[in-house]
Amino acid sequence: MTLRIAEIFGPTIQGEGALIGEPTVFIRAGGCDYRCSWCDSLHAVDSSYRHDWMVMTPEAIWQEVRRLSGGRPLTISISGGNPAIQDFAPVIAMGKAEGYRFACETQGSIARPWFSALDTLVLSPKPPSSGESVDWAGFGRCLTAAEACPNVMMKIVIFDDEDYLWARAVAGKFPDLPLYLQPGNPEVDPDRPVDLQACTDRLLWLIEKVTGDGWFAPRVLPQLHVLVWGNKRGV
Ligand SMILES: C[S@@+](CC[C@H](N)C(=O)[O-])C[C@H]1O[C@@H](n2cnc3c(N)ncnc32)[C@H](O)[C@@H]1O
Ligand SMILES: Nc1nc2[nH]cc(C(=O)O)c2c(=O)[nH]1
Ligand code: SF4
Ligand SMILES: [Mg+2]
Repeated sequence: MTLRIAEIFGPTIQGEGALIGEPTVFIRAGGCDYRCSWCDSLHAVDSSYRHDWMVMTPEAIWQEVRRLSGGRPLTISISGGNPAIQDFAPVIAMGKAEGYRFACETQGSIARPWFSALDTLVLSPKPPSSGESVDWAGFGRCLTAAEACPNVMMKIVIFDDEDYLWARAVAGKFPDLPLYLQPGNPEVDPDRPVDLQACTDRLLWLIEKVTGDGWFAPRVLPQLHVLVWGNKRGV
């Protein structure tokens, strides 16, 4: 059995959401069933990058994670693309046997039995600005598949007022899921520097929306890795 992998990198710090700041190795799966207008990881989505993806066995993936982490257990984030297209159960089993912890980032369109083996599942349903629309039945199947996962949460990217109102409505549907909001980054070209002032301006805009509304359910966070490294790949 083999998997399509766009990149494996780290250790770096988790830049987003509940595990922000945590030393992490990323496994980025190749392939996605969505194509968000603002995707910052098109090199793992667009088929024009397919020839750069690696075809790896679970053993080879695991050897690379072990090499990068020096064999010291840490958190592995399985992201993509949509990692739920593929079967990561063998990789998770190998890592857990050595004391590693696993998180996964997915949009919540495809459910997998291996969600139950994760320590953390981040479901990131896509707001209107993405150009995608959410299949809530599929999202519900992801929640069911993750029943044995101790930390399931939502992370929603916000670009504009419409996204913000959408996120509030979604939060109302899932009041028991911890919610993280992050401002959308419109500058995703890895070869161009990001405008840090613009990043903090977008963060401030989102903070003021939430506090101004007296909406105290979500946590608002920046993409820490973007503040530090811009859109550089592999960090
Ligand atoms: C690249 S995606 C990969 C995992 C999965 N396909 C998903 O979307 O959840 C990882 C996270 O980055 C977020 N993201 C992607 N492009 C972004 C952008 N331009 N600005 C802010 N967050 C972005 C996604 O919404 C998701 O939460
Ligand atoms: N440092 C860092 N943190 C991240 N959090 C989510 C990422 C992703 O692209 O899935 C990501 C990433 O690519 N790098
Ligand atoms: S679902 Fe995730 S990886 Fe796929 S296009 Fe959207 S942001 Fe990119
Ligand atoms: Mg990213």
